[in-house]
Amino acid sequence: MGLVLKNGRLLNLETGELQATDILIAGDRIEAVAEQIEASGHEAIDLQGKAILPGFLDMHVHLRQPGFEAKETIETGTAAAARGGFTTVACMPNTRPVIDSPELIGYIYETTAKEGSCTVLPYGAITKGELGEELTDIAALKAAGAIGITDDGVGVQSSSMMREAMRIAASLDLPVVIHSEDEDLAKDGCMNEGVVSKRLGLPGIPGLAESVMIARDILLAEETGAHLHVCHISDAWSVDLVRYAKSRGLKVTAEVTPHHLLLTEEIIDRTDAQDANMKVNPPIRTEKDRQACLRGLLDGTIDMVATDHAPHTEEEKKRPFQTAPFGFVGLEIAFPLLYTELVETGQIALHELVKKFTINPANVFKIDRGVIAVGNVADLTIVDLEAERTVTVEEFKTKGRNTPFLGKKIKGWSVLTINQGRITYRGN
Ligand SMILES: NC(=O)N[C@@H](CC(=O)O)C(=O)O
Ligand SMILES: [Zn+2]
Repeated sequence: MGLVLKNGRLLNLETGELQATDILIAGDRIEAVAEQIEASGHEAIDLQGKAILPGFLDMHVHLRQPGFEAKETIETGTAAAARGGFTTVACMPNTRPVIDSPELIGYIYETTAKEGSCTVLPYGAITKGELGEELTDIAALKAAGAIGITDDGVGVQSSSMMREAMRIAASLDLPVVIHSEDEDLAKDGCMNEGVVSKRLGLPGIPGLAESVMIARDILLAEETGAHLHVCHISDAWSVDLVRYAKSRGLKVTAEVTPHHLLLTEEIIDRTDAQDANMKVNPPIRTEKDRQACLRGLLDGTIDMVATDHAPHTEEEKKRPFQTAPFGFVGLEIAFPLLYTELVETGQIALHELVKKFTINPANVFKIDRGVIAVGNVADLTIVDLEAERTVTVEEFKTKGRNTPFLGKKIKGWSVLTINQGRITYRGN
């Protein structure tokens, strides 16, 4: 017995059309896609005209396990992913211990098999303990199933170490995923360096702290032939640098978060400066930077949206602004936020936005997902494009509460998510 999804509207990623469609799922695969499929003998769900999209992929998620289970676990983080329409997430290695060995890569796969609600693809660290002192065994990480290397959370300060990591990664055809931050320029900053930080008397992180490192790593990527993937791009110069790298034909790709597409540094001005729920790294920057990120997304310079889902405990986020940890949760609201703010306002077409969550990350990271077709893995999400709902923490599956979007009314919520043929989320 299979599962038939009746009366959906399948989004055509080429034309943007929504076409009346039924889908039959058998085991972990899509068995049939047609206008009418006979439901007898199968379990059937009536989709009532809702949109059928490929399951989303998020290449930047902090699941916090092992070591920081008070913030999140693989179980709660992947449940949040499923609620957000995600069927694949890539998890960051800044855990305790840091995911810097083949054994720890194995631990992520094993724990996901037992407790996960989506596919989890782990990154391995570039340096042992993310300390920036000694390279990991990159070949062994890849052999264990790491899908890329990154020291996310911190930048690799040593240029010679990054050069060597890229040489090795290039020989292994493994993406080098960079958190671009010059620690010397970023120093003790807690928000964007600019008019607002000056007005509030808070130490700032200049956009340059990001863009100088991106410039360095583009040069190193050209020399070594490595695939460079730029995380959470936030600054106008950074977008220009990635555009330039692409124009040279380099293997350079980039992601942007919903918060860098939608917010400006004024969120810290308008709210209590002590509210660390507004604190994230890289910081939310100026309207000029926001516009540059949006333009980059629209013109293809930025390949994909990634949430940088970074849960912290309420206690940690209640600390004074300067000492509280950086990070926002994002998995459960990323798509509806951008659907509401960018698609409904006519700034991007629905199918173009959906590509940034599906086929683009799949292609960049060579993951066999992101397309609904017969024979493919049954990873999909059903989205209600009409119903408006408010962002409330009570509904969160994540342990995190740290988002600046609380109370916002948004549309485009997933109502059913299926990962490898299995229902991983069902809402209303
Ligand atoms: N983005 C954040 O503000 N925080 C991330 C680290 C990171 O992605 O750089 C975290 O691990 O908390
Ligand atoms: Zn980062």
